[in-house]
Amino acid sequence: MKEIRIEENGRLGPINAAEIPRYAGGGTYARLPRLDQVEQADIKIVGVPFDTGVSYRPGARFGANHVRESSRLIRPYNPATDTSPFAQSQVADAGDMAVNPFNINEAIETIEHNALELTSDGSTLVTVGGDHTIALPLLRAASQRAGAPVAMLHFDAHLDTWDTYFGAEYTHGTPFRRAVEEGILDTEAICHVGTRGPLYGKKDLEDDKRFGFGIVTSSDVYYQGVREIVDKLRDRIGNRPLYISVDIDVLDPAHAPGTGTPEAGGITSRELLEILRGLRGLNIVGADIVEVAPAYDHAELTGVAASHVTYDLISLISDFRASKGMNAS
Ligand SMILES: N=C(N)NCCCC(=O)O
Ligand SMILES: [Zn+2]
Ligand SMILES: [Zn+2]
Repeated sequence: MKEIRIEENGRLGPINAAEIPRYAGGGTYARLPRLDQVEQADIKIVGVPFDTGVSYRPGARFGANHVRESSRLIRPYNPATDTSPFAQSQVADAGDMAVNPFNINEAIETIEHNALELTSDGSTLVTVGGDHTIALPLLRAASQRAGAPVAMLHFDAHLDTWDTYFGAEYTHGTPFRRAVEEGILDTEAICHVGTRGPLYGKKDLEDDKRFGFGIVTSSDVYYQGVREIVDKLRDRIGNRPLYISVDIDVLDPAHAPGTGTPEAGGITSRELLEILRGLRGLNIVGADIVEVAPAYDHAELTGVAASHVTYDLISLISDFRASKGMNAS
């Protein structure tokens, strides 16, 4: 059947929900066009179906399509930022990367290569799905594109700066130690947000601090509140090129049960969205939303949360690109 889409400012937007019911048809993210349906895209959404790096429950390989399926209700105007991100920038769904599930090293290379290829036209990449292992190749690509180590805000219950698991260097618990070792992070401007839960030992925190990470715990968000946290994060990041990595387990399991390593006492989806909105104007060069494992989800709770986090990230990126004249006209 023919697709009927919203078109604004010459940009091809979502399938029009007033013409074709939003529950009909196969789903791209927010019913946006596929990359091959547009001439160019300023912002690309890409899925990474990969979960070979997990230490507990598997299933994040199915995350991207779950987020897409849970994004059918996303509307084109974002009142929280007073922007229409899909009219401001051409946003398109680039489909999924084809990654080897049996060879982590090869998968990491494929992801880095694909991320570089997708951004070769100056577009910004937002990655959905996969386990946290994939942040390493995505950061490699982001820092290569930025031409410098990048700042990072890492939303997660976990530090993910552990050394190895069963002798393996590349896992979902170790990407940010590897990234520091590789010199692709600007260690003056890296911070975890939402951290909580038991650790293996105090050394985990000592190592993490030595690498340069700041920590805003889940309890800090509760006691200090969103505004104070946002001010601190903005001070730390300044106008450096910033990568944002969102592990959906940063949310309390009540808000996001569909994940592989859940920890009690997390932040709410409202807090996460409000912190993200507070980052408006920062120079976001890439973002990922990882660790969505639909087998443990209920009523699309996790999928909806992840799809809205993705929407607010797109809104921030679109707004920044528009303010700098970076979008193709
Ligand atoms: N969910 C992520 N990314 N990491 C969790 C690793 C926790 C552990 O295995 O001890
Ligand atoms: Zn985590
Ligand atoms: Zn993580």
